[in-house]
Amino acid sequence: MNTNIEDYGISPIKESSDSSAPIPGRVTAVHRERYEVVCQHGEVGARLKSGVYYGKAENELFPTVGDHVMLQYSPGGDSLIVKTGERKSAFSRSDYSGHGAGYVKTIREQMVAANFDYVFIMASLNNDFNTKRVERYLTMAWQSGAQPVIILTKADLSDQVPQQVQQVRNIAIGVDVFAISSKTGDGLIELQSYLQPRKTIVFLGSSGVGKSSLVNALAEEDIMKVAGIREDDSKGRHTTTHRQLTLLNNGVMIIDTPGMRELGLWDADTGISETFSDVESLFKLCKFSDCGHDTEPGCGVRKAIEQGELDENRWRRYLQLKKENLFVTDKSAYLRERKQWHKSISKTLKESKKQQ
Ligand SMILES: Nc1nc2c(ncn2[C@@H]2O[C@H](COP(=O)(O)OP(=O)(O)OP(=O)(O)O)[C@@H](O)[C@H]2O)c(=O)[nH]1
Ligand SMILES: [Zn+2]
Repeated sequence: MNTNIEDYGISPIKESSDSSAPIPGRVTAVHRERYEVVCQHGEVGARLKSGVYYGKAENELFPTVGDHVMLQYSPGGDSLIVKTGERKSAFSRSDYSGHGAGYVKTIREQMVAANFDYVFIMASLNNDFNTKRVERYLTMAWQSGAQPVIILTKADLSDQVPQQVQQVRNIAIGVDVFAISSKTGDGLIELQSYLQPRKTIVFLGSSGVGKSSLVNALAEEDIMKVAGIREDDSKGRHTTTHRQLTLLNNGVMIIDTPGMRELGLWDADTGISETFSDVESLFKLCKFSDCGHDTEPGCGVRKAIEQGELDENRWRRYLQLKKENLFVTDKSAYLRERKQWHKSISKTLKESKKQQ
């Protein structure tokens, strides 16, 4: 198979006479310790080279879907990933942890997505419509390093589309907001400016919001499985089964990984600050630097609310997001998962050593 790796945003390197020299690739799927990587030989199976990724003080970051990697190609079996490239954007805690290298190492296995240009924030215009959730996603998107775009789905199910769009525009200054219907095709044409070859898009939105339907509508082919009738929309349901990084016929790449759905609000403080810069700028006006913005005298926030300069609801949402963020930063569930993951890695390593 001859793959045009440049379609995947991979820069080719000079032909080397040494056939074992590492070649560039991009991760298209991650399954626990196995990876699928597209490279000049097509899509190949790969593992991490253990001397590089495990057991040393200065380990490479574990690759995630969308990552650029260097690969020791092996025609007969799994190739070996020897290097993770730098990320221009990522949904992964390690990039923003701000902790020492030792700490980064312990959390780097959080696999989500990397190197995307746009975050399509998806929210449905049906009775599920909720600007608070959009705000939360916006916060995460800003923090990823990529550009957010808001897509309001299922416009055919709402008779208040203009009002809803306006509501979202009010909380998403400087971000494009589109209302679309994958069913009728309405609004899809307006997304064209974001659907350019070699651009990578990642979706952020709850289950059932219409991600797969949109991708299928854009691709004009069924490349993703659309959920049938479902009994409940309980969290964590995952009905999409398909590749994790897909190159569409129009040259756009789509990343959709299970991890994207489980993404919490880790370290979202920076993102919250960007989304709520108007709110946080009021803190400077408070009389006391440790103002709780509650009953303290001379509070800039209370004053702005009284004078109608700050919407009380926006203030409440800010507090709520801060609270949720504190909660997820507590990450105890994450730490439990990490332990398990380490166990499975060391088991795999032991087994592979035995076989050698
Ligand atoms: N009326 C209407 N229904 C839609 C539209 N887009 C999607 N749906 C329906 O919404 C349901 C969920 O759509 P999916 O595309 O599977 O949603 P998803 O976000 O990919 O869902 P997960 O794979 O569970 O994350 C399906 O029953 C779709 O037919 C739309 O524009 N209008
Ligand atoms: Zn105050």
